[in-house]
Amino acid sequence: MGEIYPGGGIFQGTSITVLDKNLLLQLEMIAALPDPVFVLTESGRYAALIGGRDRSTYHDGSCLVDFSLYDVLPRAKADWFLDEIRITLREDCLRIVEYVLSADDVEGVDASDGPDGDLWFEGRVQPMPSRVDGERAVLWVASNVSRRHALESALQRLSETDELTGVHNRRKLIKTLDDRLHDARTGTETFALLIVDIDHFKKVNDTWGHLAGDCVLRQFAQLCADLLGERGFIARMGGEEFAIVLAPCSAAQAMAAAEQIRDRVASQHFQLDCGTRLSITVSIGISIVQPDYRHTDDMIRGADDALYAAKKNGRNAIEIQSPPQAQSAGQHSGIAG
Ligand SMILES: Nc1nc2c(ncn2[C@@H]2O[C@H](COP(=O)(O)OP(=O)(O)OP(=O)(O)O)[C@@H](O)[C@H]2O)c(=O)[nH]1
Repeated sequence: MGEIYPGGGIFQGTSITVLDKNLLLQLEMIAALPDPVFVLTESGRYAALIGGRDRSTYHDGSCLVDFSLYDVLPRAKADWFLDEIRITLREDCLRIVEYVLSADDVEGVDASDGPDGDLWFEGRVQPMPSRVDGERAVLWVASNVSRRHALESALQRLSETDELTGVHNRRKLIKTLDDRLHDARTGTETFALLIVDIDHFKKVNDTWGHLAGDCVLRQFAQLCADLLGERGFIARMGGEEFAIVLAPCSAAQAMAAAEQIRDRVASQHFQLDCGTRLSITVSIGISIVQPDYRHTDDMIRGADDALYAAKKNGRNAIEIQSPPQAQSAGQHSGIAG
C-alpha cells in the first residue's frame, strides 16, 4: 500500500511506495541542479539535458535536445565541441575544458531569459558508461565560471602592469621577449628591443620633487604608447628606464622608430601640476635579435651596452648593437662596439 508523499517539491501529494520515494528524491535533486548537464553523442547530437535551472547564470537549453551541434552553433564552435567529445571518448577519462559562449551564439535559445554577453564555462566531460541511441556519448557538465574568469583576467592584467605609468611591467616584458625569441628561433622573423632611458632624470626629481618626476614618467609613457600604437609593445623596466619591443622589425626600422621617439620627446613640453613646463631628452640603446641569441638576457645585454654607449656619447642619442650592416642615425648616434 502506498503513502502520500508529503515533500514540498513537484511530486507533493503523489501516492508512492518507499522504493519510489528514493527515486522521486533523486528526480527532484536532478530537477533542482543549478548547472546544466548535457548528454552529447559522438556524432554531435544533444541527446538529453538535465538541470540548468538557475536562470541568473544559465539560459534554458531544453530546446537543444535532439538537435545537432551544427544545427545550433556557428561552425567553428561546433567543430570545437565535437573535437572535445571525440578526444574524451578516445582518452576514456574525465577532461576539463574552458570555453566562451553567448546566448546569441546558440540558435533557438531565448537570449533575453538569462545572463547577457559572453559567458565563460568550465566543461567537465566524462564518457558515458553505455551507448545512447546506439552511439557512444559523453556527459558534459557546464559550469558558468564567468566571475572567476573576470577576476583571473583582472589579476593577470594587474600582475603585468606597471602601477605608476599603466604600461606593461618588467614581468610582462620578459615573457614577451621569451615569446619573440622563440618565434625568431623557429621562424625567420627578426625583432628589436629598444631600451629608452630619460637623461639626467635625477635632476628632475631634485629640482621639482619626486611627485613631479612621477608625473613626467606617466606623460612620457603615454607619449611613447601613443607614438607606437599597435606597432610596438612598451614596458617600464624600472626607474626612468623603458623597453620597447618591435616585431617584426629590421635594424633600419628600429633606428627609424628610435629616432621618432628621441625627436618627439626632445620637442615635447611636459606639464607639471604646478604649471611649469619642462623639457627632457632620452638616450636609446637598440638590439636586434641575432642567430646565436639563446636567452632573453642576450637581447637585454645588447640593448644595455648600446644604451651605455649612447649615454657616453653625450645623451639625447641612439646607438645600436652590431649587426655590422646597421647604420646609426640621429643627432649624436653611432655604432656601439
Ligand atoms: N619620480 C620618480 N623617480 C624615480 C622613480 N624610480 C627611480 N627614480 C629616480 O630616477 C633617478 C635616476 O637617476 P640616475 O640613475 O642617476 O640617472 P639619471 O639622473 O637619469 O642620469 P642618466 O641616466 O645617467 O642620464 C633617481 O633619482 C631615482 O630616484 C620613480 O618611480 N619615480
